[in-house]
Amino acid sequence: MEDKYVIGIDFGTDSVRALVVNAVTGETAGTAVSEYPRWKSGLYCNAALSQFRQHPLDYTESMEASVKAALSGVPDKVRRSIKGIAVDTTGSTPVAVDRAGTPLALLPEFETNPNGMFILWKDHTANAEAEEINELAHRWETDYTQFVGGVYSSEWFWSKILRTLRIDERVREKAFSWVEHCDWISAELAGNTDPLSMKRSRCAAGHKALWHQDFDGLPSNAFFEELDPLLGGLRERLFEYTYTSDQSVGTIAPEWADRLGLPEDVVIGVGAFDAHMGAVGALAEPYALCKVIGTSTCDMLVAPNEEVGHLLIKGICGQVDGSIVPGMLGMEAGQSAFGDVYAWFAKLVIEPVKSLLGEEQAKVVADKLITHLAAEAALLPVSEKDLLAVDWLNGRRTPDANHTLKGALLGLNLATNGAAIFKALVEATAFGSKSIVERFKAEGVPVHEVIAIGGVSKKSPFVMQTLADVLNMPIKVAVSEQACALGAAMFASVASGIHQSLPQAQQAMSSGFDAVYHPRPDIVGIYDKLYDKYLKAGDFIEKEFLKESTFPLQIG
Ligand SMILES: Nc1ncnc2c1ncn2[C@@H]1O[C@H](COP(=O)(O)OP(=O)(O)O)[C@@H](O)[C@H]1O
Ligand SMILES: O=C(CO)[C@@H](O)[C@@H](O)COP(=O)(O)O
Repeated sequence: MEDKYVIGIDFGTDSVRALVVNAVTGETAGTAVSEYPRWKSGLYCNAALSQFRQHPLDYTESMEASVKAALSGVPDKVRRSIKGIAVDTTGSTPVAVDRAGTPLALLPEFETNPNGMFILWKDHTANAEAEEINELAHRWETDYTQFVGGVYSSEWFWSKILRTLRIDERVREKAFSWVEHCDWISAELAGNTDPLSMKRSRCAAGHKALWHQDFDGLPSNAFFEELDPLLGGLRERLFEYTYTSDQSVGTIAPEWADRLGLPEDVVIGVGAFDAHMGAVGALAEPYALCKVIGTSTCDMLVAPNEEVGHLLIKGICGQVDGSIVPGMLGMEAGQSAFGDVYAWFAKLVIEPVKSLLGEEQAKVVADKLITHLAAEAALLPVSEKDLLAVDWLNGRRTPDANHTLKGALLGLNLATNGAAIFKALVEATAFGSKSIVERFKAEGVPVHEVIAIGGVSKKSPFVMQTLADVLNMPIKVAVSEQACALGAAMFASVASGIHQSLPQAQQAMSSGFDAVYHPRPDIVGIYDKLYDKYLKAGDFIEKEFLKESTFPLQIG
């Protein structure tokens, strides 16, 4: 087959990565990363309020920069052979748009208003609204949370919309509809952002917006009106149909072909969430748990509909037909903070250094700190009397979403040093992972193997070994540094007709696996005991320690 190329674009929390791939051989022709400038300087965010917003210009500018940089070294012949683009993004990361589908922050009167920007997945300002949605859904004639694990989260679409409409009159007046990041970028690239006709991702809609075939789409207008009259009528301005990512949204808009220096017949695929496309890029087979391990984790599982489609799996972030692999049931779980737990501890150490010695000296320490702590922690013996941590520093995503929960450290004494704390934090993140595996199994979904992708799986052998020991399962790490972008590229190759099916694209383009971490038999038993203590500590936090708190809890 003549060489044909595609581009996968992966919008992460901090940056966007572009990957130019030969769709016939899987070879990478070019790649580049670009950070979001406004986000990097902390604009529009307030961690103490758990408010995390991203400006649409951060996305478009960084996408342009990363695609151009990825293409900068490739021969002209390759550039002319690019046939398709697909994007993945974080989610639920919705934005209010006007009638034309323009995110409000792109209008002059909203350009600095955080409520007119994308509300990033990890924004937890809508805890109270999530609680209201749960309360109503559970007593409504149809429990609309049944396909999202029985708990609606403040990280998701409707919580964020309801909260924003309540607190911002100007957004309320101007917002015609709401769009997920993965849908908006794809629509923007294809030049049709009309909210009523743009193609919406099955993945985003099913996992975060309560869309399901059995509901004839989104929950009823009556449900939303009962929740709050402010939501009345919005359903009609959203969507009824959804699309899997093997479909196309259209051909690249001339403006974007020109901006990116691409042929005018490039096909744009339907977008999806990063972790979902990551599982595709990592070649996750049915019943392989694919853990995307970075700031947070997303734990993805694919299974044939006919085998598990009848189950209602409690406490996960959804089960959606076709959300990962078209034609299969896609399931998502995850942890709200994973690498972010280590980043928190590193920051705790660095901040005083910065204040006392200045930015430059602090950077020298910061660059080496996590690796140093991991090396020290790896030398410590593992015992069931060790310091214990609970990883809910950013709440708990699964099992059973609850973003008001807090983390903990138990067992400090005067000998406790930084390495011991770091070790306990790493173990806590691994225990959080184990509780997800245990939940899948308890709900009748077997987990046959574990695959890891994402920054932490590449950066930290210590974390990965601990995870293998705690899970008592081998973990395979995918070769690709950019499995999410690679998954997007695979979808682009199907949407643009280079490959006839996703499995065909995966076979041609997969990068395979390199490291495998095997559990150490002498440690596994100790971790079983520590895991029991972790469950008890979590129970105490949830049932006793936070019992008296009124809702919503103060974050920070
Ligand atoms: N050496 C390391 N060991 C463990 N975790 C690390 C290390 N270096 C960075 N991290 C963590 O990796 C996370 C970022 O993961 P990455 O996959 O690169 O980004 P993203 O989640 O935005 O896609 C951060 O939370 C950081 O704390
Ligand atoms: O929640 C999802 C997908 O459902 C992710 O987009 C979200 O965790 C973001 O993850 P990363 O920043 O890529 O670690």
